[in-house]
Amino acid sequence: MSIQTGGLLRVSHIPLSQIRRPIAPVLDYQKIDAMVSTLKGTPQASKTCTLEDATAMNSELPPIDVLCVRDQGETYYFAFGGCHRFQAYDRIRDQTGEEVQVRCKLIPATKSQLKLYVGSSIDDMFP
Ligand SMILES: Nc1ncnc2c1ncn2[C@@H]1O[C@H](COP(=O)(O)OP(=O)(O)OP(=O)(O)O)[C@@H](O)[C@H]1O
Repeated sequence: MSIQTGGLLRVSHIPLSQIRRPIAPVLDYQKIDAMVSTLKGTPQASKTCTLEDATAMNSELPPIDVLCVRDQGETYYFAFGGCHRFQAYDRIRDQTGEEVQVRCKLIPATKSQLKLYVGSSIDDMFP
């Protein structure tokens, strides 16, 4: 999704607890460690990020593309990428015991568009 949304959408901050992540990630724990260091203000390089880039992020990570679906007056958030950044945010939440705001680019989507990603599981996703 980033190729399409790069530079197009505004960055929003959405509470981590409100973002659903339907697909189980395959993880590189060294990358997560480096991202956690960046979020804590001590930038660290990883396989996908030079120390220079991590330092330029200034204690932030690039925003994650999040689908935003409106249904019966409520807004629901779904993410299919950003698995390592989410794990880094998860870890910060676990360490602080507090809600964490996730930097996101919100992509408005319909339920039918979401169904393309989750198939029949869509029936479990809305009340
Ligand atoms: N240690 C780090 N500090 C700051 N930024 C980082 C760090 N490691 C990676 N990034 C940046 O975070 C972005 C996402 O990295 P990457 O694709 O490896 O992880 P991801 O969160 O699992 O995302 P996706 O699932 O979409 O691939 C990239 O722009 C990368 O440059």
